[in-house]
Amino acid sequence: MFRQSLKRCAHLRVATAAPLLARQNLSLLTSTTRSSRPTLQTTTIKLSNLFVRWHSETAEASASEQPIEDVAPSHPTRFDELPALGVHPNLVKSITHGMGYEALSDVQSKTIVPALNGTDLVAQAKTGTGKTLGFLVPVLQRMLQEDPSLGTRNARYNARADDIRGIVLSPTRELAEQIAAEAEKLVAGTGLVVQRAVGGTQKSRMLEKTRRQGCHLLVATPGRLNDLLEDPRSGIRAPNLAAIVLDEADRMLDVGFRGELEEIVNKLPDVREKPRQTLLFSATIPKDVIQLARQWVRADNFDFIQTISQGDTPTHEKVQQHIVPCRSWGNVLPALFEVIGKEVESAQQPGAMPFKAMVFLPSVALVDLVSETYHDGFRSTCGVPALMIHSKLSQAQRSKASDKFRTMKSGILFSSDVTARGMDFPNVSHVIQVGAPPDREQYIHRLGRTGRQDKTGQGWLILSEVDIPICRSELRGLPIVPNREIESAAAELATDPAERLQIVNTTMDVLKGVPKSSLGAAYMSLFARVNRSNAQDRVNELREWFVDGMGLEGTPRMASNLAQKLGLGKVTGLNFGNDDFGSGNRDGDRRRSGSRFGRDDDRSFGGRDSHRSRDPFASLSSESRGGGDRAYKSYRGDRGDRGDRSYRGDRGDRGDRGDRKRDRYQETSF
Ligand SMILES: Nc1ncnc2c1ncn2[C@@H]1O[C@H](COP(=O)(O)OP(=O)(O)OP(=O)(O)O)[C@@H](O)[C@H]1O
Repeated sequence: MFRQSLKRCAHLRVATAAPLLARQNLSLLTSTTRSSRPTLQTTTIKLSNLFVRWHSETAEASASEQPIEDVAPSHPTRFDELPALGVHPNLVKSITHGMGYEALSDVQSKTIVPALNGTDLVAQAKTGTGKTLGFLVPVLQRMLQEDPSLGTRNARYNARADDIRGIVLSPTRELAEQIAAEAEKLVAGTGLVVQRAVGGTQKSRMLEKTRRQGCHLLVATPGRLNDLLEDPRSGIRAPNLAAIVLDEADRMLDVGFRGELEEIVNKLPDVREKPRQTLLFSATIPKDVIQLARQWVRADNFDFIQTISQGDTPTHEKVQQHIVPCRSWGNVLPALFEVIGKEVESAQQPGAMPFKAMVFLPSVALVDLVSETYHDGFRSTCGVPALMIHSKLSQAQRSKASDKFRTMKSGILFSSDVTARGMDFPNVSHVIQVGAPPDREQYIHRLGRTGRQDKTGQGWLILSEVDIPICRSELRGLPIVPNREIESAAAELATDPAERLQIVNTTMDVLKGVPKSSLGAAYMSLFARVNRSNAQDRVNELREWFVDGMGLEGTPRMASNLAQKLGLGKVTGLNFGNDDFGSGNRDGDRRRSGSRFGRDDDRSFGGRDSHRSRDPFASLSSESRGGGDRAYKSYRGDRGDRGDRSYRGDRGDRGDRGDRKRDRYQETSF
């Protein structure tokens, strides 16, 4: 009884004194709770630093404030507990009334308090578990804390384009749009203004809107942000920048974005003059990325929040994972259409989820080809509408496809990796991956488009035998179960069409009818991930697909210098010569350059000077889950909004496979 009333008193006291109290005491609360009540899943790295913080800040906190710990939990479980932590009621109202959420997810519960306190975070949590709110809430709240006048809507009239206080960076345009939409819902009752800066949209229109409305939080893709910051006439400035978030942090720190990030950082205020918080969030944080993260966070003020417990897989148990091994590449597309047909049928059973599938393909060319084949050969019998999305479409086409798929009850989205990360399409029942995924992380992110929040889902991986060894190694330990019920996966192609499976015939007939340039581009793109050990097998199986499967005279001609470039110099059976399919270089040149660790520049997020001799990252890498060391860093699919692509990346980057053997993942079951 006494304890209850003490709680009530403290509650009132904290609510009225917030946000000041919250700022002063959050370190105390987090530190105290962590040291006295360690949780199984949260990893706190810098115990010594916590100890220091605990001592200095507890000294300032009076003894009478101790009961606050009882009411302002370091791991809140309900959003209505957030005001006690100093979170503005208008922000909380948007969540509880506007979005209708009551309980915090695990990652939100564990990240919001330290992030509110200004601590830099590296946070890993499974896909679809609410990481977006996990970083948006503290970033927005800290803006309100710094300038309480922004708490009411009227403050919007004073917002300026040169007053950006927070930046969220995302690897793809669609994800940036999605994050901005979520942020707009959150700030609905406040004076905070959110703007988006994404490639493929009219820069002038964005600038006009931002000058008119102002901006506190900018959600951007790196290319467009860089462009805006380097344009002296844009008026986009961030002298008060207090936070930067890298969503899909492992992807953002990948070589493809690193140069651009460095350029951005160089145009932002010097952290020595204007300190800022950095939040890195992702469902996958491979060990090599942890090494990169050290340049981004303040070594003396960061936490690694790990919500995936040791021994757990980074995928969801509620998502069944099947693999369909196909005898050859020519069997892969018929197997895909057979899986779709069967699953559409199962979805018609009473109580089943409507069939809503995302089909990920290894290249833009294959997205085009498969989408066309589905429409010409299977759409009418399946009865399920389909859309496609990839980076070679205009932004208007991409947005249209994405918006439409979002609202579809049942449908298929044939996609490149532009939608692999972060996209929150509701009620996706199936994720079907065709061909070897670029790496373990991308497999996990693609799979994570289904089974979000409390939903269930199914994952299918359809592979040619040639790709099995690489996948077996990369997907080690994931609960993927072989499925041998797909007849077309095993069908011989060199059989009289009268004897072949109907689904194989239909696929081959339609493929034969598509423009030769599409076939040629798809053919070239399938050399993206070959290596010395499987190049010959790939050439052979593609030849079988073209000749035995489609009845064509041969495979597309390939210029010998391209074959050399692709490492195919020693294989036999290639058709050398000038491109006779008009395939061009559809997927472009994706070779990437740049140092793995970027520039050693003091301006980049604290720089090296801030690193203490005690290395808090050393223990961090042992806490990352599901990544392992990435053996295959070169990627040539359509992974995001990058410019150059090639059929092959840098083969030198294939890494140390010895390390991979040492990780804890058991053997895969396929
Ligand atoms: N506390 C909550 N209660 C209920 N739903 C929530 C909550 N937090 C977030 N959501 C919803 O859950 C869905 C997934 O959230 P979100 O997209 O942030 O996940 P994520 O962890 O970032 O996923 P990914 O790793 O794929 O990027 C969204 O529809 C979001 O609005």
